[in-house]
Amino acid sequence: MFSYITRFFFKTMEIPSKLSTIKHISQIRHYTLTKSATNYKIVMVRHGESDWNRKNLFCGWFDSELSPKGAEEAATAGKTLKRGNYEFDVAYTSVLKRAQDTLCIILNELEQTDVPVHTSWRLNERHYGSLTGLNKSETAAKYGEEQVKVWRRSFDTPPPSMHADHPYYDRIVNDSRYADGPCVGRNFPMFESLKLTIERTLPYWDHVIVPQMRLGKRVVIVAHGNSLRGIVKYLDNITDETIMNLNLPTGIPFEYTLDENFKPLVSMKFLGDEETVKKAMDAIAAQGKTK
Ligand SMILES: O=C(O)[C@H](O)COP(=O)(O)O
Repeated sequence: MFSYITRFFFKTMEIPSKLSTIKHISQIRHYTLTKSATNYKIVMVRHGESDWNRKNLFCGWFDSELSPKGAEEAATAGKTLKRGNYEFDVAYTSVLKRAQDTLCIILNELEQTDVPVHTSWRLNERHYGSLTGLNKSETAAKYGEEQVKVWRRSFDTPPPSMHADHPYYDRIVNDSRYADGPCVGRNFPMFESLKLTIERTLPYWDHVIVPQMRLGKRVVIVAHGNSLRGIVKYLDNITDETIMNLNLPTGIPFEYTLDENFKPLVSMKFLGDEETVKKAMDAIAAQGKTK
């Protein structure tokens, strides 16, 4: 187990910087006691590999199934959490099958299938606009790897918009799961940058997930590469430039420990060995290469 953020972003953690200003031992004891009383832990997981991940297609709001490998990754995630004696009171996921199925497999492995599950489109993958359904390597060959990196990883440059003549437009827009929102013509996305993804994910974090943690509920979120990158960027205050280099692996849980203000005490601690996580991250980054 290791903290990705600490290791790779060399983030200054809160406790050491605060401790350096504490002069008396009594102050340290008070600090430690109040801190330990108000820590919150949360586990997040990107869904296992989907069929469209396997085919290296831009997926976004298209509802791809888990691949057999993705189902195995989810089972491994569940077993890892079981070995670590994790228990959850509530789970959050997107409306997309690949995330819901990953969560279901994890809860089965944990023998915690009675955990209440809440779903929201606000945790969906970012909407990949007109790139949806295109092969990432072929797109890199056509437009260049740099352009594809900008579309995949830049903070505020969105992919081109999806229009009504796009092969997946009807299927996505008329999906009954969106009957209660978002609304076409108002807040139903036709493309999303990471910035736009954060704008719809963060209200759910702030107004739904954080209040449950405040009540002492042990929370697991199973979502997507970019909805989770948005939450991580916010929690760790990662710059728009640095976030470009964060590629979340499929199916490997990571944990945050947060203080009473929901600021990280321990960031992004992956429940997996460092080498495996690094290889999986590099493989995600490489999806945008011409090969
Ligand atoms: O929507 C997709 O294609 C993937 O789930 C995430 O893709 P990315 O790693 O290219 O952002």
